[in-house]
Order: sequence, then C-alpha cells, then structure tokens
Amino acid sequence: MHSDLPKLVEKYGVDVGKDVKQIVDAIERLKMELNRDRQFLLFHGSEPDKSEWNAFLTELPRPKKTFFRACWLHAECYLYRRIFSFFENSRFLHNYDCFDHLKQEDLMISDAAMKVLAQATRDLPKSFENFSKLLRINLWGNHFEMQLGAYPFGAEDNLKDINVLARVANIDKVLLVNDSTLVWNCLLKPGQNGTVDYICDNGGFEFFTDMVLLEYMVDHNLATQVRLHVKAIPWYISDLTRADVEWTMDYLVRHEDECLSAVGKKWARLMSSQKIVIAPTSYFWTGPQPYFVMVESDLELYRLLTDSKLAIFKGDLNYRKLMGDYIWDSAEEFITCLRGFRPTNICAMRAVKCEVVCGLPEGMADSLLRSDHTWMISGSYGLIQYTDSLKCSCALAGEESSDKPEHWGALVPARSERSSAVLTPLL
Ligand SMILES: O=P(O)(O)OC[C@H]1O[C@](O)(CO)[C@@H](O)[C@@H]1O
Repeated sequence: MHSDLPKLVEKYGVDVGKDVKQIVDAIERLKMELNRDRQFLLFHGSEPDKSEWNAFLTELPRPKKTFFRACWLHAECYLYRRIFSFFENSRFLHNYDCFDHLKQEDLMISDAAMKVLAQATRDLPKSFENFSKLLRINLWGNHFEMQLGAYPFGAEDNLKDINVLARVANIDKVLLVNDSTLVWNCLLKPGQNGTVDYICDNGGFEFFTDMVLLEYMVDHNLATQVRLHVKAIPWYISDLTRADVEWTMDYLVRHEDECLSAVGKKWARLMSSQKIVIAPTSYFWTGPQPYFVMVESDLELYRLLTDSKLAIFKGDLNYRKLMGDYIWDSAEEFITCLRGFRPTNICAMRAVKCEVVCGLPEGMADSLLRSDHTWMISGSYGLIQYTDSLKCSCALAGEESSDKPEHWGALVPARSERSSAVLTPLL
C-alpha cells in the first residue's frame, strides 16, 4: 500500500493518505490479535455480509473463537474477511484489492506457458482424449497457483501439438482418483439445460487454464453456457474476483503476441454473447460455512446450481468446504462426504494441499504416507472426483436403447480410475 501511495494520491487526492494509514494500523492490530490468540471480533461496518458473519461468530462455542483454537478453515476465512473490512470501511479504498498485483504478475510471468497452451488448443477436435488432457492441465494449473507460472520452452518444441502441454502442466503427475470419463459422460447426457457452473479458485495462470477448458466446452456443445462463480471480495490472496476476470481479458486482448490477443478477443466474445458469464455475486463463497449448509444459508445460490447439469468445484479450499473440512476416512465415498449437498451433478478438481481427502482405495493413504510423508500438503497429487446428483448409473455407454441421441456414440465406458500403485510425483 505504501508503494502504491503516489498512484492513489494522484487518483483520489492527498486525503487518501489517511485511509492508507488507518488501514495499515488496522492490519498491525489484526497481527497483534492473531499473535496473542485473541477472540474473533464481530463486524460493525458496512460489510454487506456482516449479519451472516456475526451470526456465525456468535454461535461459535467460546473456546473455538480465537485464532489458534478455532479450526483452521474458520480462522483463515475470518482473517481474510477482516482484512477486506478495513478497505470496505475506508473513505476512498472500498474497492481496493491489495493482492491484485500478485495475481497480475502471476499471469504476466506465465506468458511462455500461455502461448503454448493457446497455440496447442486452437481448433482442437472434440474427443474424450482431448477433453481429459484439458481437465488435467487445468487441475495442475491449481498446483502452480501463484508465482510459479514461468516454464522454459525450447525451439524444438512443436507448439501446435497438444502433447507439448505435458511440459506445461506436467500432466503425468499422480492422479489418485480420475473420474474424467464420468464427467465427460455427464456433459454428453441430453437434457434441457446444458448450463455448467464453474466455481473458480485462483486468478493468474490458473484462470487462464480454466478458460481454455471452458472455451473447449462451449465450442463443442458440452455446455450451452458456463457460469463463473468468482469471489465477491479479495480472498486467500490469489482467488479470482470479477475485477480479475476483466483485467485478464483486457491484458490478453491487448497482448503483443498475435495468438494470445486472438484468444483474448475470442474469450471476450464468448462473454459478450453470454456463452460464458459471471454468475450473480454471492458472499456465500467467502463465508466460513461448509457447502452442505448452502441450502439453508443461501437458498438462491443453491437453486441456481440445481438448474445446471454440472457444477465443477476447483481447488483445495472449495474441496475442504465440500467435505465440511472434516478429516474423513480416506476411503469414504465422495457422495457421503458431501453430506446431502447435491444441487446437481458435482465434480471436484483439486491438487491435494491439506489433510482433507476421500474416495481413495482402501490402504492407499497409508502406503502414500510411507513413501512420501508430505503427500497431503505438497500439492503434487491430484483428484478429479465426480458424483451424480442422484448417484444414478442409468443409461450410460454400453446400454441398449433405441432412442439414444446421435452424440451418445461419443460416450466412453464409465469408470472411475483410482491409482492402484503408489507412484512418486515427477516434480
Ligand atoms: O488455491 P487453493 O487450491 O484453494 O488452495 C488454498 C489452500 O491452500 C492453503 O492455503 C494451504 O493448504 C489452504 O489454506 C487453502 O485451503
């Protein structure tokens, strides 16, 4: 903020200096509260979601209301919520995202990887193989998150070949569960509504990989429309907001590289023609609650999701909230851990960064631990998990039916691949 001050003064006048001082002081106080394990405070300013947050904080049992005693998810969400409240309650800086330059730098240092991805994915034919590669590229985009997007590419790389993408995303790293075929079959199922909800995670390079996948889905009628769910406020440093989406489009459209600029223009068109839209803002995504309470907590959002054929939840934080942040038995079924949260068919894609996991073959977690004690936090292992909202396995590939639409021919045998061997990640 101090380094931004001259720019801020230019924009708002010298009085903005008072805002900056107050915010920096408030952050210092917050650090002190954290260091001394103080009780969480209620919100009293102009935060639009303050009544939900205050109700949540009030209901927390007293011993679970301080930074070190609360569960990690609550403490972390509360921390980011407090940080933004300092801006919201300032005179000039209520829209200021103090993390935006990090997200922007992450995209800018990923130019080489973006160029390769862009070139290799133009006019990619519709096939399960290509779709599955894009899913994995997208998944590993979650591993790299911030500041790691710079990949070296040699002149010998054929940038038009999708296999070069293995270099970008290291797609052969260990996928512990791969339900890609179930996701593909879900997208091919006929139905009146072909909308897909995409619950985004990080901005920067990860969002670029999201868009490559989503573009492929709308181009090939795997989705008639995609709704992006972004964060209402700056969140967990790198999470995507509406302003980040706009900045990314603008950056790409103006890019000096012809291919990237064409990609930016195409994505801007997909957005203006409503093929890809930003869903209405919901503060539920920046609340502390697990997703199984969504139906009580944000019925409107829940209803919106019921209207789509698939909701894809990206990243570790979304996964934790899907699981209620419980340490489940790692062999427990995905659908069980959702605890009744089934607005629609659900896919979770995530690099494993914390101890919350389910759906693994019996014994796998133990053998992973023996071979790599960091497996749950390194982000080097991934999951693509899927469940039908009704868990109905009816009418998938191989079944006889006289009235199958033509494109059902493209269905692939439904299976969930679970790694049987414990492999060492390639990183
Ligand atoms: O960007 P992602 O994949 O949601 O990761 C965020 C996660 O990473 C951590 O910061 C570290 O594991 C968690 O707090 C959080 O759940």
